Amino acid sequence: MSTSAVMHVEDDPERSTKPKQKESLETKVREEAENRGSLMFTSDSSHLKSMENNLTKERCLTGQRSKPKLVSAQAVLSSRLLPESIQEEPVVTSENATGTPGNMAPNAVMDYHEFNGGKPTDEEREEKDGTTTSTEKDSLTDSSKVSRKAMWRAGQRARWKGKRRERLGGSVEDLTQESEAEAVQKDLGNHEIRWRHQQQHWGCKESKDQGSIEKEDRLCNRSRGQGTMEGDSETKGSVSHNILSRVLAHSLASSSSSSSSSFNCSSAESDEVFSEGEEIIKKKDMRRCRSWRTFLTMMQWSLRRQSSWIQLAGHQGNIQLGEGGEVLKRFNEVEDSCLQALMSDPLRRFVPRYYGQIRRNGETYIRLEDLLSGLKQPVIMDCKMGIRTYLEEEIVKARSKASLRTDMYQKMVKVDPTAPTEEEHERKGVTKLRYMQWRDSTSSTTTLGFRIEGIMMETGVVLRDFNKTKAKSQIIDALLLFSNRKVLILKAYLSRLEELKETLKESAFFSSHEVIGGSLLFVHDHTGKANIWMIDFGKTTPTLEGVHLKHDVPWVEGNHEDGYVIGLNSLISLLREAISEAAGQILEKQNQQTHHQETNDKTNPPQTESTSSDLLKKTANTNELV
Ligand SMILES: Nc1ncnc2c1ncn2[C@@H]1O[C@H](COP(=O)(O)OP(=O)(O)OP(=O)(O)O)[C@@H](O)[C@H]1O
Ligand SMILES: O=P(O)(O)O[C@@H]1[C@H](O)[C@H](O)[C@@H](OP(=O)(O)O)[C@H](OP(=O)(O)O)[C@H]1O
Repeated sequence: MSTSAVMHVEDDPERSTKPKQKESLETKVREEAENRGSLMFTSDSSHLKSMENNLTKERCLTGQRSKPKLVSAQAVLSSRLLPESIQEEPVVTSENATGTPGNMAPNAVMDYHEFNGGKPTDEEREEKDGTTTSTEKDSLTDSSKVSRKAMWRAGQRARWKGKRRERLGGSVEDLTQESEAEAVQKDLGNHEIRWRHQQQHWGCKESKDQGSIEKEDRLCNRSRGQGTMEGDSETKGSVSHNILSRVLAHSLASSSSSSSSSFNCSSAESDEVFSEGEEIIKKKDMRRCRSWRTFLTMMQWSLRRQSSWIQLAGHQGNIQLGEGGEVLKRFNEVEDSCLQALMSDPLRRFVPRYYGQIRRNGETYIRLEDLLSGLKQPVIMDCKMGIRTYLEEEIVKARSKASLRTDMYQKMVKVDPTAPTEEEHERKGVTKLRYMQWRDSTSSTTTLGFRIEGIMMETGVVLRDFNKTKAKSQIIDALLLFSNRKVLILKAYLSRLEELKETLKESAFFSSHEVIGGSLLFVHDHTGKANIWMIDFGKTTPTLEGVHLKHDVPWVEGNHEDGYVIGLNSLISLLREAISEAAGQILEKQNQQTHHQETNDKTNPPQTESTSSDLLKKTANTNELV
């Protein structure tokens, strides 16, 4: 690394406040992680409540936005993963069927009582009254348990079938034979896209995990034949397949108990889904599906993907994860044409793949590659690039027709009650331009040419309170926190940014576009995958014919310069600073260890045999730190 390129943060006057800021940021993360930990490991019945709590907590944590623009990963999960069929078909596991109703979804308990004429069962009564000891309970004959279970299940099945018949106006048999096949086909199609792009994504640096996904991909291809991406365009209710829906419901239960549990497709686990009372149905289902274990794996994988997907920044509801694993962003003509142009530009390698448009529920969306695909518990950071975030046209518009925004006034007051002028306080409103300029100047946008919009940590904790993160020292701390001080991750980011800088020089698109409000999305995970992508071209506009922008010079009204490269240079320098700081700490720790070792050696002279193991220990410690 060239030391001349390293920025000296010591020169930064705000650096002196660093320990305090760092402490508060890290404490926030720790506290939130603890809170989440306890919420995420709850039983199924409290799952939804936990989701709500998480959202509320997240709002409390960020607390700066009057109009929350984002949703948490948990919110995405809760809103997307409760299709009708799951709510209607409570999963019956060997556990909840043998008298642990607390583990069942509330509607499942209700159904159970309905079936029994609203009366609690013997087991429940016993448990409630505490009249039966566990030994007595154990002595209940197996046959009575089985028959009760079987009766309950039979009742459940009859009810489900009835409901389906009602809804579809057709026979249950038709539904199970036709829709099931259709749903399986669709579901396989959706997963195929994910796997295909995941491979392009991470190239040859495939982990062990990737290997198993590829295996599933092959399995998937074999059972589906050749799929097209268009195949899933209007896919709805792929969980209508009764096996998949049960599997999905089971997955929900397990994912609520452990968000990070890695799926193990063992028969023992699978058998939990189909307990012995369902043996006949199980055989029938297995015949139809050939290998439902493959589906189970796929659904688990899909759930894990969905639960870790997040829209970190931007307008809430603008972006969602498509059922085929792609990202759907609300259509914007400017962005759409940029993406089309970028697909044949050298910058293509830095931009999510563009799959055209899709209509869904009467709205048009842009289909994009999901940049989080293939990442395990991704860590994400969104940096908005450029020395300004408003277009020159917005200035012109503000001059001619300036409307007041109360929402922006409120956001402003929340961050700094003294920021609005007296007049603005009186009107309780500010113009959009005024707000955007204030946002740019209170953050690092104006001075450094970029700002951090949000960070999601590996734990799922989301930090969006970067409104006043302006000093280099604050940004370095954020980078260290984000990368968990892992030098390898920071170095990977640095080299990707350097590559981007070179590619920008060759890009015809870049020189002929004013890139405003675009972000760099940093993504990595604990398996060592790391990447940076250019996203958000909603305010990226072409220059007038023949006008080429420099991107690294100051902006004056009329020159249309965006300062994108100024931001890139700052990021590169700050990353270098972060690397030195993280590496310095490793060295310091190693020195301390050596010193400690030497002191130990003096008091207890080392034996020759122990040297190699000591060395190994040292290496292990070093690796841990890196
Ligand atoms: N292709 C993608 N893959 C994965 N996540 C994405 C992708 N595109 C966007 N996101 C997520 O959505 C967030 C917002 O994206 P984007 O900036 O495009 O939205 P926006 O609503 O246009 O933002 P803004 O309000 O700043 O204009 C990102 O921070 C990222 O978390
Ligand atoms: O990040 P903040 O502080 O919440 O402020 C928003 C941010 O500046 C967005 O870039 C902007 O959207 P555009 O870039 O699309 O203009 C949005 O304007 P909007 O509310 O008019 O959408 C602002 O509210």
